Amino acid sequence: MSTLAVLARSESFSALWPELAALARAESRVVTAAGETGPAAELVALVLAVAGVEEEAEGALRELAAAGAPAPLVVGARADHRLAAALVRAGAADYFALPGDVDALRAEIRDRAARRDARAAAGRLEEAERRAFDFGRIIGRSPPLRAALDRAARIIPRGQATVLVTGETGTGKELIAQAIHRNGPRASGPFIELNCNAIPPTLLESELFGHEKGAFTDARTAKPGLFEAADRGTLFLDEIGDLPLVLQGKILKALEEKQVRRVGAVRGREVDVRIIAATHVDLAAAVRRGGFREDLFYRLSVIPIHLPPLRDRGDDVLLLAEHFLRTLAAQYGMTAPALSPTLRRALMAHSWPGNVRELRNGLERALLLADGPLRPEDLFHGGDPSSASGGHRGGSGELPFPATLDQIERAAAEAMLARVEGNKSAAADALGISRSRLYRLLTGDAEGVAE
Ligand SMILES: Nc1ncnc2c1ncn2[C@@H]1O[C@H](COP(=O)(O)OP(=O)(O)OP(=O)(O)O)[C@@H](O)[C@H]1O
Repeated sequence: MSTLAVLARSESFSALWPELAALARAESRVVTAAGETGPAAELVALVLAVAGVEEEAEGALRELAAAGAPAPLVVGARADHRLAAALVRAGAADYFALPGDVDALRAEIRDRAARRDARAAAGRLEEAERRAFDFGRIIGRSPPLRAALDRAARIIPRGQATVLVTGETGTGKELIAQAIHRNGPRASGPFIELNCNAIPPTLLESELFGHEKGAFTDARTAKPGLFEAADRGTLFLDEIGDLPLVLQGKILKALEEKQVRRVGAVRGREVDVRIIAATHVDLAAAVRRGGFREDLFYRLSVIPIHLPPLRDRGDDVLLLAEHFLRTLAAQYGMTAPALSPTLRRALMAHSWPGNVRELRNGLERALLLADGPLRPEDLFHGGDPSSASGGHRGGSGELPFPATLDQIERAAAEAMLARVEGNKSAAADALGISRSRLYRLLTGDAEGVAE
């Protein structure tokens, strides 16, 4: 809100009110010397409407300057350069004596209004670009996805709130965590990610909380943990359901006390971190089984966001497919192929157990392997274990259910080999594995399969 401060009202200034008021915008308040004063930081012009209030004006200007407020214009009736100099010294941006300076005052008011509008427009544009950039990367307009994004948008400004993102694998849990971070008050801080099941439980504590030199045999130097690294930013804990119980307690303590203690340290260190946790398992069920602490579950799930599986997002699958084909084709310097009606039907019918990741990877493979228009079989039978497992709705499914990983991998290898007409080098390349691993997969020699 902008404010016009008037040290006394006078009819002789009435002609200028509309312009001053326009400068201060519709919500401006006119305050008098005797009455209340508006928020100092937003004062636009100080009007000395009667003689004898100059000293009061100087005092007000000094107060404004001391409060770090932008310098206001001062308008009065005395054409006196000494008064003007005194007011500017006290903190006025300029002094205009009416009626002589009326044109100059009008020009100044117009300039200021134009500058302010340009600033506001630039700010709006920047804001819009920032939002478009981050949320724009999340493709889809189906109601269940929109509901998740609306919820995320509401909690974005609340930079302290803990968020729990749930959803099947590949539904975009990390993507939404990044969007929450980038659009929120912590955007200038770090976004640190930890996949809780990617690190052996014995190393997790030191990874999260750090350690002091000599805390254990290998601790030759002190090392800060990820909590400290994420200070003033966001710590994204993926697969939080896999966190050992003892560490769950330590995370809860860190959240409550806003402090972490490195392994081997005597004292805690303050940290200011927003936790976004993600899981594809039903944490409430894990709590009931005793595998997850109830208190941490409640603490994390203050604001739960559920990302729907891709099969429940209707046409989003087509929007996503078009988006990925465009971006992947650009990446490989190719022309993006159009989606044929047959392929569209197949995309809509598939059950997408690997969700958006499966779609993206399938399209990438199909784009690289297809030598003409994309066909459903390029997408679904190209060696992706999740699609080879009979994920196509209504598909016959050559594998038993449930299949072992070995069976799935072997089926994927066979499908790829058939696709490339028995060329083992091409099949191994397309699968991203060595020829020897392909042989082992095909002969079922599981022993040496891991490389
Ligand atoms: N709505 C979407 N729009 C565009 N890209 C998406 C969308 N959802 C997911 N993706 C992309 O799909 C891939 C998988 O997403 P992400 O890693 O965020 O999923 P996740 O749920 O965290 O997976 P996991 O549970 O396996 O860790 C990423 O490449 C991501 O950019």
